[in-house]
Parts: sequence; C-alpha cells; structure tokens
Amino acid sequence: MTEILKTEGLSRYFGAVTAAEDISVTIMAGEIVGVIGANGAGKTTFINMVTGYLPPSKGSISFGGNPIKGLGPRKLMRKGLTRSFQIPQLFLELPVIDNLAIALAAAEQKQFQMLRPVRTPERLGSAEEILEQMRISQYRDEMVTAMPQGARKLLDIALAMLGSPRMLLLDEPTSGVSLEEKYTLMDTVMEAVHARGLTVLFVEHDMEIVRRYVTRVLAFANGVVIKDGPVEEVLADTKVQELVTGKYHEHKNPGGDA
Ligand SMILES: Nc1ncnc2c1ncn2[C@@H]1O[C@H](COP(=O)(O)OP(=O)(O)OP(=O)(O)O)[C@@H](O)[C@H]1O
Repeated sequence: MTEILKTEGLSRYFGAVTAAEDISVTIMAGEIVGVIGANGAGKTTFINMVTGYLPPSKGSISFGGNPIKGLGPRKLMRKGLTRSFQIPQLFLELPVIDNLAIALAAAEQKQFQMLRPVRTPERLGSAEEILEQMRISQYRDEMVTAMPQGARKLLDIALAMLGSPRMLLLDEPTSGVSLEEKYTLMDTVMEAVHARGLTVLFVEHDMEIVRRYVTRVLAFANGVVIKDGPVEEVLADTKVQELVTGKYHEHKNPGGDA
C-alpha cells in the first residue's frame, strides 16, 4: 500500500484552548479509517485542518507525497481530497440536480460565473451517475427541502465524490439519521467508495457503525490521538473506554441514536 495522507505534529490553538496537539498520522491508500472521540475532542478541528478549512498553528500535512499546508478547500478538491459536513452544506431551495451541477461548475472554474448556465450535458451526466450510485435518483428534480435527512446526507457525500477524488473525509455521515436508515446509508456510501477505490477517513459516534465499516481507528481525547490501531484493539483499550466510548453514550447517544 502507498501512503496517501500524512500529518506531522499538526496542532491548532484557539487562544488558550488546545483544540488539536501534535497529531502525527499516516493513512495508506485504500484504508477506511474511523475517527472517534467525545464532544470537543478535536475531531472536526483535525478534519478542518486537513481539508484546508482551518489553518494549523503548527505542523505539516502532505497528500500523495506533496505538502498541502496552506492550500484552500478548492485547490485540495482539485488534487483529489474532498469532504462532507456534519450538517450538509446544500442549497435547500434548489433542485438536487442543480446542487450537483453548481458544485461541478465551481470545481471546474477558477472563478465561479453566476450568469453561465450550470446544466451542461457533461455535468448532468456526471450528476446523474452519482445520484444513481448513491441511490437518490428519485430526488433528481426535487428541492433539497423535500428530501429526508438520510437522503440529504447522501447528497452531501455525493457532492464530495464529484470530480473523482482519491480521498474522502466524512464528518459524522450518520448524525441526525434514524437508526434504521444508518446502515442502508453506510452500505450505499461504502459500495460507492469501493467502486471508486477511495480512501476514507470518517468521524463517527456510533460504535456499531465503526465496528462494521472501518478497519482502523484513531481515538481522540482532549485534542490528542490517544490510540491508533485496528478497530477491535482500539475499542478494547481501557483509556479509550474511559475517555471516549463511555462519554459518547452519555452525551451523544442518550437514546442509543444520535
Ligand atoms: N472556532 C473555534 N474557536 C474557539 N474554540 C474552538 C473553535 N473550534 C473548536 N474549538 C474548541 O476546540 C476543541 C475541539 O473542538 P472540535 O469541534 O474539533 O471537537 P469535536 O471532537 O469535533 O467535537 P464534536 O464531537 O462535538 O463535533 C473544543 O474545545 C472546542 O470548543
């Protein structure tokens, strides 16, 4: 396997708050890695730094062997590193197909030109292909507001898959999705991930989802990676149980579903 993402000493401070400290991880191409940690552990801060949404205070990041620190999200997207969000970032009052066409237009153009038509045959073709792969073709011409939460999440992930990325960072893909829908959603996402040969790193609060879909886990606590290893080994670790998994169930999963 070849290395795809490497961070060394990655840190981020907000005044006196240490959101992330000295994060050094190497992800190999094709790995499916889960990121776990209690609320405020630094998971989103880490993802934001890697995807160019937040400048690190210290440390380095390389993607495909090249340094990427300082590059913004659009440049990183063109290099093949994309993400989805905890709360889907969608144009709610536009049809689903236009959300995809606009994302494609924005990715293609150096400067987004509002007055050019976004529905070109090529973009519609790519958009329809990904809608089918994510099993949400039935919403093609619906406004995003007409979609249930699970379908919105799939659309947000579909947006991240446009333009043939190599690596996908997903921030809580199953949050806000009902227990019954979670597995269908993840099965669909993972099928697309495998079909496209993507590397995935995803933040997840549901340990059953983590067990089922990832092979390796990074456990965060207080801005630090306290354990990195095979899923069962990390979940069996006493420190992880003390600082991570116990807290989840109290804060995030009071009814077993967050
Ligand atoms: N913009 C900011 N300004 C100040 N502090 C911040 C900012 N963003 C994050 N923090 C702090 O950094 C720490 C890590 O936050 P982060 O959002 O990365 O945690 P998280 O693990 O993603 O949590 P959650 O599971 O709740 O999403 C927290 O203490 C948080 O309050």
